[in-house]
Amino acid sequence: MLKVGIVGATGYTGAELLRILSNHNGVQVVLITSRAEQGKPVAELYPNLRQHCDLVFEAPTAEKISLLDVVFFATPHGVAQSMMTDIAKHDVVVIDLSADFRIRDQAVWEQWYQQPHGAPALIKEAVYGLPEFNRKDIRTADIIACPGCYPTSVQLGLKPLLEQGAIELDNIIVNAASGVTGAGRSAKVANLFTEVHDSFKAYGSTGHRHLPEIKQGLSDMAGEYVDLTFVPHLLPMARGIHATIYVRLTRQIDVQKVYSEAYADEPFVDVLPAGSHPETRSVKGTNTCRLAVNRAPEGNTLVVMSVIDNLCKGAAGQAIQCMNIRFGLPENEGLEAAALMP
Ligand SMILES: NC(=O)C1=CN([C@@H]2O[C@H](COP(=O)(O)OP(=O)(O)OC[C@H]3O[C@@H](n4cnc5c(N)ncnc54)[C@H](OP(=O)(O)O)[C@@H]3O)[C@@H](O)[C@H]2O)C=CC1
Ligand SMILES: CC(=O)N[C@@H](CCC(=O)OP(=O)(O)O)C(=O)O
Repeated sequence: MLKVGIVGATGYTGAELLRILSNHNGVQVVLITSRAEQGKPVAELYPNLRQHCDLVFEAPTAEKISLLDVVFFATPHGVAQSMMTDIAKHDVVVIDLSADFRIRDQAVWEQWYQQPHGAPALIKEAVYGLPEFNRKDIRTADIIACPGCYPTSVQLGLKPLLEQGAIELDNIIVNAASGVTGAGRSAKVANLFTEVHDSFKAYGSTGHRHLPEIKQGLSDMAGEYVDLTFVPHLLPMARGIHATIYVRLTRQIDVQKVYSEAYADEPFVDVLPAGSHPETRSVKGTNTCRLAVNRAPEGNTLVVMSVIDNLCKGAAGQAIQCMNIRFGLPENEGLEAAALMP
């Protein structure tokens, strides 16, 4: 049994890690942290975890983390960096859900996150945790940088086309909409029920911090620089991301065949038949990315639709998939449940 800890277990992705790990046969969660809720049992904050987890929140210290086999950082950016130098001395695999080690270029990270990087020497040690692209490198990584939620939906949506070299690389438009849990659990007026309910809006159209991460990932897939327009939106629901991606074909290909073959062996990517429209509720609480690709009438524009649960395939589920790969466990351990519908 792997000894696992979660730093930031009162947050939405931390609680999702706990929910999934409570049904995982290869691990024992022994440490959950929160600075604000020290001493409180989990179920006081998350009654869904009653009878599944009887741990209490503890203060996060490098000393406690050093005794683990695996630590998940489900913390705001900057936190994992600040503790990493101490932790890296020990034999602990770090799986970071934050943006701290996702971007390889330190200057780009500092420009978008507006602070100096706290552990620059470790950036090159980190492996980007998108199994469908990087599975082999994840097997030996000691620092796994899990992708952001929007980047997961967009990269999985475009990977087959980029690997085929079949689209214009400077003519990609992404409209993506997220549920409100994407913004985390800390209180903000903009995320109150009365502010988001019964409304729909774009944000970050002049530059969102997931843009450089998406560009880096798509460029890795294409083998050359990829540009895109990325506009996130806020949807008045708790979980889910729906990315609608518009691309222009440069040559004629059998798109459905390309997608079906590219993901034939992927346990967590489901390609729907041509003409379908995936729904966010069909992946709620699951680690699945559900995709459909349709051709717009009379032209060379393709519309790719990609849905994920931002807390699961977009965060905690993908982090656990990476842990399973890293430790040679069945990749789907703990991650097999179907979505709750209706
Ligand atoms: N929400 C989502 O859909 C996704 C989130 N992410 C990323 O995952 C990370 C966690 O997100 P989310 O769960 O939404 O965040 P939340 O705001 O919901 O939770 C943050 C957690 O981190 C803890 N924390 C905050 N500051 C510190 C600190 N300095 N030291 C130790 N612990 C700290 C908090 O507890 P306390 O303050 O009590 O210690 C809390 O448990 C973020 O980096 C986020 O960007 C990635 C993909 C999707
Ligand atoms: C709805 C909402 O606010 N979503 C968040 C998603 C970003 C996120 O989760 O941050 P990282 O993945 O980079 O850590 C946002 O747009 O800031």
